[in-house]
Amino acid sequence: MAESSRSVRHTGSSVCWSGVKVTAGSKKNPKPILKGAGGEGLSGYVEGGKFCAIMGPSGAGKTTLLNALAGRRLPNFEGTVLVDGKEPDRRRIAFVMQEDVLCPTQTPREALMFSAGLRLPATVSLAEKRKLVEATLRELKLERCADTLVGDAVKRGISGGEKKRTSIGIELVVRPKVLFLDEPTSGLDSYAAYSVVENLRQLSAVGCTVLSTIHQPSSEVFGLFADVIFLSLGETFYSGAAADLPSSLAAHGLAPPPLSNPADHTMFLLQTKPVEELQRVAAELNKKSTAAASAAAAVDAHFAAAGERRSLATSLGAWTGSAPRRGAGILTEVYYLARREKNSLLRDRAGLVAAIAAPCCLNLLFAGIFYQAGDRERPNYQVMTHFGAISQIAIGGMFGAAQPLLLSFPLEAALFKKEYGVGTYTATTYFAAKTAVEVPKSFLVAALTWLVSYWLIALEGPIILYILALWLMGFAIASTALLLGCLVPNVEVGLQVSPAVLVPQILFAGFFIKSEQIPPFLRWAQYLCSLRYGNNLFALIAFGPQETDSWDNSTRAEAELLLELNQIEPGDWWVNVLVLASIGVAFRLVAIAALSWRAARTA
Ligand SMILES: Nc1ncnc2c1ncn2[C@@H]1O[C@H](COP(=O)(O)OP(=O)(O)OP(=O)(O)O)[C@@H](O)[C@H]1O
Repeated sequence: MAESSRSVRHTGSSVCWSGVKVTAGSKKNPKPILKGAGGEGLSGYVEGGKFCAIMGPSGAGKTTLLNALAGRRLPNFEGTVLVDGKEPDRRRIAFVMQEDVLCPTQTPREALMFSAGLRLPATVSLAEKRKLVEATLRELKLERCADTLVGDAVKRGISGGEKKRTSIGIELVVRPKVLFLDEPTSGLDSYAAYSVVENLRQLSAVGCTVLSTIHQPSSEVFGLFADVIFLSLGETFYSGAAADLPSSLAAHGLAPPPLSNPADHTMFLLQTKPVEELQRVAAELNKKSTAAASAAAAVDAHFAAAGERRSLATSLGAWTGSAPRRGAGILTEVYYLARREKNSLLRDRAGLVAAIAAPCCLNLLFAGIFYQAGDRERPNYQVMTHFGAISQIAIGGMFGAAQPLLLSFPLEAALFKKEYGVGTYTATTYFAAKTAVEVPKSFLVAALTWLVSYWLIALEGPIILYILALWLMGFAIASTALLLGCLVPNVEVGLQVSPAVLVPQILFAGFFIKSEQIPPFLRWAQYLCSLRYGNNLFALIAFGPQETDSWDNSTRAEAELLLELNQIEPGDWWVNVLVLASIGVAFRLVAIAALSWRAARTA
């Protein structure tokens, strides 16, 4: 059988859990979130290929249980979770978060192909990956919007239901054995919610076990669940077949009124009946439930087979800590990421126009203010004004290179965290792809900067040298901005701290104070300031010794004095190049380490 068709019709895995307890708060003041009856933890069992909904009032612990079963990071976890009677393998488990974290400039087809291309093993051919993507688009009824951009709050794209189905498709395309979803219907209208849940039911029918938290399902939606688990205050109230819920409640005098929605009725009971009564009924219901018994049997069998005498309070750390293995090689990761980065750049028309228009307009303004400032034949020519013109362009170039990148990572942080967390790529390949797109873009910006200003200011010296110097300085500044972007928690903090990083660059560049006048305990900071070295290079191109020096003696003397005052050694142009290249590479490497560390802590 072909790999793709074999993968489409796969067998779901059973999921069982026993003694699951989650506690938040401090050791002194613990706050039990999942505790189970009598503090023994939660137990349950979902048969392979079943669709199980987890319900309960707000704060009952639904998301916490889902996270515990899916092996996601939790404050303090105890218990055992087995998939097919074995320790879970993260590669065969998928998790769809409540919020749709998608790339706004990708289409659903591209988003699914990105996931398949990077997460499926290299042994699955490209043609088979494409087949899987098309099959998943069909399964989720996404064909009609497959080539429409996802969009965001600014630029509208596909609908909320389509976004949710795209999020599901991204996970489903890697053909997991178990699919966990947190509130997949939240924010959707009743029909969109029904169609998402109907898709999930169909998935379970072809063999993918589905466990999902659900808020307020309509009667139609409730009818699609095979099993339901109702939680109340961190304990299981009911766990069993959805169809048996009304009769089970009726056996305890809590029958739903005729034609009412059993889910609404149960939720009402859980929020209105006294806790003691609910606990008594739950104890009776759970006695009859086969789920806990099946879970205990499966867990016993697992430990017996492994020849281990472990208690049920086994930490999940062994598998929550292990990162899922990546499917693709480094080059494939860089290729997919760079292609997405390039598309994001080109498809965000407003951003692209701003990226080109802003440096053109700004530098035209500078060139207007410093019009012909470099023309030594002018009667009012002054070396300081000439120097001021090129320094101003350096300062503008610094802000232009830093600002977009300073915001880029905090804006993409959620997408990075989600994709990194499931092993789609590494921080290194993410940065390599960003660099591959940023470097030609910043060359274009550097070229435009000088093309609009060089002749208006009447500069001398090869324009290509000015462009290359600005490009190199932009690379170093961009690395500083990327590092800062990786360290700040969000865009607001990034904007707040950016002056603290950019303004000192102006001070250390020597415009207002010479470096020897700066107290020694702060002087080292100049070596981290790219603006200083970029501006040194501009000054050397403008005022350094020329092969055919047509300068008159007094202007030449003034230029030499300016270089001396700014401690720019004419023969040391290579030092400036080296420092800029080193800042560019070193800061980017530190940014990769910072990003990997942060992502590993929160994945
Ligand atoms: N890390 C945490 N630290 C402290 N309390 C937490 C933590 N995580 C969850 N809680 C608390 O545990 C309880 C259960 O949270 P959980 O998110 O699982 O509830 P839920 O049933 O999914 O609720 P909702 O339907 O409102 O999303 C809540 O009272 C919540 O405030």
